Amino acid sequence: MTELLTSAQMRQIEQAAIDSGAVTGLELMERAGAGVVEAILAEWPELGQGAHRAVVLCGPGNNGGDGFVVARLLQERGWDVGVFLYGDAEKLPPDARVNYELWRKMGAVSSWEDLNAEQTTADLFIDAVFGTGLTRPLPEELGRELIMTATPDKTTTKVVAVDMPSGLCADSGKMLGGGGDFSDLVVSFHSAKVGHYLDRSYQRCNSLVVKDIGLDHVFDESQVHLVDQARLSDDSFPGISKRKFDHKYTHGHALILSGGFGKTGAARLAARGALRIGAGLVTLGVPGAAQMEVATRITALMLTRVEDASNLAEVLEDRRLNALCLGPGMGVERARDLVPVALAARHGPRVVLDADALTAYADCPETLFAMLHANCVLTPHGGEFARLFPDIAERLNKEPTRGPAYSKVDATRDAAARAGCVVLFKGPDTVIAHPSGACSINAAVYDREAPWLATAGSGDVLAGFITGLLARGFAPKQAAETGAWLHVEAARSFGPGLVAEDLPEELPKVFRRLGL
Ligand SMILES: NC(=O)C1=CN([C@@H]2O[C@H](COP(=O)(O)OP(=O)(O)OC[C@H]3O[C@@H](n4cnc5c(N)ncnc54)[C@H](OP(=O)(O)O)[C@@H]3O)[C@@H](O)[C@H]2O)[C@@H](O)CC1
Ligand SMILES: Nc1ncnc2c1ncn2[C@@H]1O[C@H](COP(=O)(O)OP(=O)(O)O)[C@@H](O)[C@H]1O
Ligand SMILES: [K+]
Repeated sequence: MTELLTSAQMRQIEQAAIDSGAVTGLELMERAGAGVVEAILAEWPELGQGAHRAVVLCGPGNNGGDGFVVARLLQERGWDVGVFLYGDAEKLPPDARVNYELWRKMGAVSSWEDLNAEQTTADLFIDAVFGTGLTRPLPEELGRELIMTATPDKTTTKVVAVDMPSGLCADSGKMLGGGGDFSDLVVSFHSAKVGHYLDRSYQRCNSLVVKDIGLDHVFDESQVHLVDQARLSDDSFPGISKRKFDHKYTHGHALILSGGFGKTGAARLAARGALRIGAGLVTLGVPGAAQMEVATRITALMLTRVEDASNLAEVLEDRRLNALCLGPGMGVERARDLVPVALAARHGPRVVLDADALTAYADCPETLFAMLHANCVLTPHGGEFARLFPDIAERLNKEPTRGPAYSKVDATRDAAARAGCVVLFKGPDTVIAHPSGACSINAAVYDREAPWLATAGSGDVLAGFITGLLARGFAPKQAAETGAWLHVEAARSFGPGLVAEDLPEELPKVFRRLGL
């Protein structure tokens, strides 16, 4: 299982290790610097041969200290290394100061004022200006210099950020002022930071490597999980496999409510997703006018007529319908009619609300929140999120003036607490939060990019995946995490050219690869 840490959590873990006498700050800094060099040579083996030129920009704190270690280790390998310091050497914190002095025995430290494009021509450019300690926006001229120096000829210079690209907040991934323009590689320590997976971080960095520096920590619920295969293998998660003695009702019966004539595609996509992910039975609830349209286009799915609220109430007398999906292609009027009935169903089916089922309450989100219960999952994209939680979205989108900045994790946690149910906030950095504050990120970034998911209807399939898993007995947060993870896996497995219809059809391949 992978946990993502905030800078405060990281500092606490580091301090506890130092206080226990297990390690010194200086040892950690040495391991961090060595880890950076190791990661560089693993990423670009050609840099392991012969001598090259590196420029290291060091900042006024311990991130700068790591930079001095990297400079020393590269020079020991025969490299030509230029070092620049932002700030006053006299004021460096103790461990950084020791490494500054060690470097001074080997080479010069140029002042920041001497930075210019010519001096920074190099094979490798190391950004060790700020890491987890950045708490306020970079001074403007510093941001500009970083951008200038970090954008030498990309074809020849590799840019490596130590811990964080300077200027990005480690908790939110947001820019605090200007900053390094782009990093080919970010090398962090012990655990990735939450900010590595949010907002600007992954837009500005190609790859992320986390190096072990010999620290330990115990997971607590305030930490954010990265959804990965290990997470889904956790004992608390139901398996995706079907046991040989199960029958279809063991895997639940999902009801997907569709829109009217000409608007049934989205619900059909969701239904196909629910079926492929293993719901025992999936029924589409369709108004009379759209019945023919749907009937000619489905196989293995069932069809029932749901004209209006009273119809739905009758259909929901069937207690075997244990998971419902409302929203995709539904139209806001039909959503306003049907959502209250779905949420009030006496046998307590689990409910996914997406798309129009969320937009329908843009004018009165409180009405929706009053009806929601703990067995619901909301799956907004950015626009839908802003309609339901305008104040939270505004806070999230505001340019931060200090760190740690309000993040997508904070926003999704606040939204889940307000709604009283699980909220899955979509994007390449999909955040899933439970009202208790438990939170995870399903990331489609770095080596898990899935840009072909940006296609109409892919969100409808995700809603169907989650509904199918709810039908199979997954708890809401587990269903959201598992569905979102499989969604990205299916997209990556299919590859370029993906359209929404391909996602459910790709699941069997993903399942085979998982050894189901
Ligand atoms: N934790 C660990 O286990 C390990 C941590 N390690 C390394 O330490 C890094 C964290 O070090 P850190 O805490 O010293 O913070 P860092 O990022 O160097 O910046 C702080 C300095 O910047 C200054 N400053 C801040 N904002 C500013 C601004 N806008 N404009 C100008 N100045 C600004 C701030 O000044 P102050 O706010 O005090 O005035 C302070 O001087 C971490 O990322 C990792 O690389 C590893 O060595 C090994 C293990
Ligand atoms: N660039 C991207 N990388 C990874 N995932 C993406 C990207 N763009 C969109 N997605 C995912 O695709 C889905 C799109 O959902 P949504 O915006 O609701 O689309 P639609 O309403 O057309 O179905 C979400 O799960 C989102 O996380
Ligand atoms: K940095």
